[in-house]
Amino acid sequence: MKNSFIKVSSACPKTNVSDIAFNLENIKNCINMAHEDGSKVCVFPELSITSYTCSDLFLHNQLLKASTEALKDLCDFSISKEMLIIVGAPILHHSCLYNCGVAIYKGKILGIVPKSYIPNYSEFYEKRWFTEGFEVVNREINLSFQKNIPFGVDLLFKCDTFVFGIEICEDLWVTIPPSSYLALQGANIICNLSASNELVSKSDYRRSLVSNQSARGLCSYIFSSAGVHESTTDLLFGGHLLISENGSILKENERFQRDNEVITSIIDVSKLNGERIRNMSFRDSLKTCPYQCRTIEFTLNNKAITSFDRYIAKHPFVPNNKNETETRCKEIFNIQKNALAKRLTHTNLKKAVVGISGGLDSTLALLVIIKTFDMLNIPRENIITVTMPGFGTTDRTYNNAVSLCNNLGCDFREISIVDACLQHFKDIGHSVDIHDVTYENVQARERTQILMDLANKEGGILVGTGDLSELALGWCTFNGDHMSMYSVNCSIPKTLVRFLVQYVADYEVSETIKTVLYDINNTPVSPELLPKDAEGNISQKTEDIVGPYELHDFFLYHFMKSGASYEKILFLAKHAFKEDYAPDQITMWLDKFIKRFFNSQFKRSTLPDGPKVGTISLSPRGDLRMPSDASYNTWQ
Ligand SMILES: Nc1ncnc2c1ncn2[C@@H]1O[C@H](COP(=O)(O)OP(=O)(O)OC[C@H]2O[C@@H]([n+]3cccc(C(=O)O)c3)[C@H](O)[C@@H]2O)[C@@H](O)[C@H]1O
Ligand SMILES: Nc1ncnc2c1ncn2[C@@H]1O[C@H](COP(=O)(O)OP(=O)(O)OP(=O)(O)O)[C@@H](O)[C@H]1O
Ligand SMILES: NC(=O)CC[C@H](N)C(=O)O
Repeated sequence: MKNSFIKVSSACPKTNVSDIAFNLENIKNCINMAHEDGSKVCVFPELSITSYTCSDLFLHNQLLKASTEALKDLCDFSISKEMLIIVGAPILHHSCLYNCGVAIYKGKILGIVPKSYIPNYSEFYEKRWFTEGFEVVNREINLSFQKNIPFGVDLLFKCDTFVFGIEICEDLWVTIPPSSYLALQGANIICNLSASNELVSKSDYRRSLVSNQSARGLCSYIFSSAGVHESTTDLLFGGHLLISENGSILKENERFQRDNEVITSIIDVSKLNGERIRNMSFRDSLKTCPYQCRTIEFTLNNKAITSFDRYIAKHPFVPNNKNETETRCKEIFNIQKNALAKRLTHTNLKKAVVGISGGLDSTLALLVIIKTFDMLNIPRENIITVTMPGFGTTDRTYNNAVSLCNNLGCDFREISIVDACLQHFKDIGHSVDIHDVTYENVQARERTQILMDLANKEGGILVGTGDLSELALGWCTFNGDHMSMYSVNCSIPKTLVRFLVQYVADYEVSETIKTVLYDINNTPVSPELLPKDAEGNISQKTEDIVGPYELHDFFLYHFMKSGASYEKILFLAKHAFKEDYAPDQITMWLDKFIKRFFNSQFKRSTLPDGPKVGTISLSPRGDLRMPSDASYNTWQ
């Protein structure tokens, strides 16, 4: 795990305009705060050594000299800290003054990066003092206490798998921020030293810039802006601090703090690197970089993080913000129903056939079909719902199936598979008393045959019900429920199926249907292929056999999203589910997941069409091209 996570900080120290001793003291205080929190990187605002609002005082050698001395002091201070410190200071080079980010590590300046774009419009008039740095590459600079310091916009600071890049405030506001080139050349953590003033709603814009740049760069973005103690001659600065990763804001402060402030977050760099490997466009755009970066290597002792306080969602497929529920559910149903609608209109079919078991998947499929038919103004009687009791069908699921189909106004039919299966056992010479996989699959295949043939007879399309979790685990019968003419749930994992059914029950249906949907949600997940127990209840509970779906969905998400290693998935799962499962249980189910995932690829290779809904899909045409003969040995 050592190479995966790093704790980083963004700080806003108190400042006294042009009072370098005061500023240095507060910068040191912030470094101590970040250090105590276990942070390995601390980013400070633009020109934090002098303060941003010094104006023409920047032209005074006395200020510049004191600033250089402060950098030396900070270098000495940094010797005892296992931390990369990035502060802002004015730097004089060949009679030009640059507005710079200075990277300090263990007593030395690793490199100095000038601001590329100097804002000189509206409230900004920085060109009066500073030279733009975008053409500064391949240079070195001498300071009184250290010679040959790498200087330029072409610097990457690399330690292990963590690669840092620096840009300064306005650089993020331009059409092509220099951090784009830094990211393309390997920087996975961008540090922005900023002095961005507050105007009504400007913080929203700033937040979206930061989050957007972290998404485009497939990187983390640490943003630190100057605070309320800057000069208020014309402007107020709010000390906005943000830490973002691949489009999400991980941490943000309350602006307008009057004291020293540090925010800290854990960055998952292997996830970012994983995203990059699979993003072809990211790799292709490397060719657009106008210069080649220099890499400055250093060694940061990033011992395992002792307090892992990053939030890891247990159910990554389900929205964790209640306010998002409605929008998310509507969006998902829109994707599903419009996908099915296209297939219906293209085939000019006005009927659908679906097998209804009283289980979750077929319920969701039916809800999608209903929404589709309603949208296309096709009467619901054209939806042929079929319940097909077999050896394991319980009264509970049967009654729910009947009630659901009738109350939703569909054409409802009941076709028992018992006689057909008994005949089939005779035909293939299988004893009805041997409850093995043949016994189970005969039933699933009999049902599929009925549905397929009925679809032909009625001139309809057989809508498949299988969900993403079942596909991941191969928990379906090959050429049985695995096959259909169009599959609407193929990209919906089980945790989300449950959530969607719950949403419809809560908000969209009458009391009678609500009661049925709630009961379906509370029924143990089961294929009901084995005979009922003595009391007539479900004997074959899927989650007892394959493991909890919430764990499998968690494993699937991390395995597919960024190619997380076995060790990392285990680490994350043990953290997220520490109050729910014993560590050994999690390991056992992960082993099972990996084995089943690899062994069932052949089922996914022959998958019917169906829409991708979330970021994860297992379609053999799109998201997952994997050999059906691959060994899982490397993933144990
Ligand atoms: N790599 C490969 N390439 C080509 N073929 C391969 C293969 N690996 C196995 N096979 C063949 O495929 C067979 C295994 O596949 P399959 O015939 O499907 O059978 P199998 O996966 O063993 O059984 C299906 C399982 O899914 C469960 N199920 C069924 C229906 C619905 C649900 C549900 O809850 O939704 C669950 C059912 O309880 C049963 O345990 C092997 O016997 C072998 O012949
Ligand atoms: N008794 C049944 N009557 C009609 N169709 C059935 C029956 N049992 C299974 N099927 C069909 O086979 C599909 C696969 O069965 P499975 O048990 O996996 O799904 P489910 O019961 O809808 O959902 P869950 O897996 O969440 O219990 C069902 O969605 C349904 O279309
Ligand atoms: N200091 C800067 O470069 C600030 C410029 C930036 N456009 C802003 O408005 O916040």
